[in-house]
Amino acid sequence: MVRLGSSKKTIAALLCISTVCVILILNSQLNASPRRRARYETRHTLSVPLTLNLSKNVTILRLPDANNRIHRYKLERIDEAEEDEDYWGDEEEEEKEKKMMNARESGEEKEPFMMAADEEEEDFGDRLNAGQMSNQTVERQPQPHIEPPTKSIGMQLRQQVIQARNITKEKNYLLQVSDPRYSRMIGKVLSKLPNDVRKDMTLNIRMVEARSRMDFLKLPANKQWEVILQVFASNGYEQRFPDVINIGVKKSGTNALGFFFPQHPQIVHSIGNEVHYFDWMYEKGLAYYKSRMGFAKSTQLIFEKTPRYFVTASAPKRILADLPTKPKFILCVRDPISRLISDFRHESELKLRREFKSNRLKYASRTGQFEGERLRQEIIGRFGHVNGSNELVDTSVYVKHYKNWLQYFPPESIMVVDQDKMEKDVYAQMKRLEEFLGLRPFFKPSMFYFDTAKNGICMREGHLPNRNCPAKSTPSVLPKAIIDPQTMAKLKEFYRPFNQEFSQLTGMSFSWAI
Ligand SMILES: Nc1ncnc2c1ncn2[C@@H]1O[C@H](COP(=O)(O)OS(=O)(=O)O)[C@@H](OP(=O)(O)O)[C@H]1O
Repeated sequence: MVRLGSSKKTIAALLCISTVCVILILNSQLNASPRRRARYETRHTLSVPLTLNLSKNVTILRLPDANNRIHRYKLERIDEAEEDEDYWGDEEEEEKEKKMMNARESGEEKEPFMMAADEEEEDFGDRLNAGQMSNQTVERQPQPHIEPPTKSIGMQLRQQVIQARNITKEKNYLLQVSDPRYSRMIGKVLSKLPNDVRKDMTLNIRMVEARSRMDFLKLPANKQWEVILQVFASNGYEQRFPDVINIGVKKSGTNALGFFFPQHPQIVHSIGNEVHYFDWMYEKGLAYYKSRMGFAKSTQLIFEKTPRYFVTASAPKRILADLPTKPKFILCVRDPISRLISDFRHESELKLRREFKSNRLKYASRTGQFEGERLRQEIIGRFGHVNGSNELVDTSVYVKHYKNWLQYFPPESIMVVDQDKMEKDVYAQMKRLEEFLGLRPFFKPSMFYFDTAKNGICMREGHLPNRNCPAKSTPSVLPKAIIDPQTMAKLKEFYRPFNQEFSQLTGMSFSWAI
């Protein structure tokens, strides 16, 4: 008996040791692949801290416990989208990207740092990044499909926050922090160079390359930034805190506005699509925030867009307390029920994409009714009432969040843009924005047209060659949820008083607020 007991213990101990070994081996092997770093999460508690770097989205581990019982752990990869979660690009754009990557590999590429007139600016930036990434791993390997880099959020954020604490305020954040995101940002900045800076930038980059005998993109990010900052500064450009922030609401046309409005020569977009400082990145400090702003002349205004600010209760308080400037705000709104349906689709597709990256079509068979039923289950509570605390539902209660903002900022500083009106007449809304911010007149009605292929409004005279339409924020693999009449009636009833109060407070009429 005693022998049997001790041998059981020995087996259990051996199993535990082998488990730890398996995990350590997995870790060491996977760490060899820096491009595929991702965080994994399991609903169970593992006694061994686990950081796996795997290419799979879902991994099953079978591990014994101390009593020799085998447990099945389902590990799901978490891709934390810090910034560009909303830009997925559509298939057409992916196709273009592939073509350009091939051109780069076959040496057809024209100028290494200059945008060719017939290239799409956004893609050019991504291509630079892609080139840079491939340089780090395998020399000049063709990259058939460029996926947005995955981020191991926990570790990276902690490291960045620690680094941010040591930042000297006098020196630019970009020069002090080795943040992997900055390599990506360099591509974005180089792809959108103002014309007066472009020549100078190329010259400087060529000089650096000649001096260091190295491809500029192979230099450490802070060295690249040194050159970029210096060229911008010598041409009279600087990064300042934003003058105007598009605070939301999610799924209300913020991407389209963020595409059209910065075409005005006096508006400079922040670097990248969404900054997410006052919601997700707050711990990184103001120096970080400033480093994400665009390069502007004194006659230009800096624009930032993060739709989540509107529903982040602490955001207005933080903005008021922290920013030395007094920014103005743009608030896009949309029929709350359409917004909710759109948000549901967006979130569902985001979830599917995380789980099944390349298998979009698998979901084409889902019907609108099916999605409608899924949505109903999510937003209607046990007793048949609309669940106001559900995030999808709550985001559309505009008046609640608007009142929070009014505690810190006067209504005159927030311009409300109705998506309904944007769709009918973008020009009129751009004019309103020009007046709101005191800009010189730039927009003309003839600049905008409806693109039937893209099924959206585009801009004829945009300053981006071949890129006249805003990027799709949802690929639309799933059909829009069709809500059954009973649920629709409940939603209308639920939103009616909130919509009316919002209309009263803003002094605006909305077709959905009657
Ligand atoms: N080209 C163009 N012109 C005008 N309006 C457009 C355009 N493209 C999109 N849309 C509208 O924007 C909705 C998506 O809103 P957002 O861009 O705010 O989405 S996101 O929060 O950034 O994900 C989107 O909602 P859905 O159609 O439900 O996806 C549209 O109502």
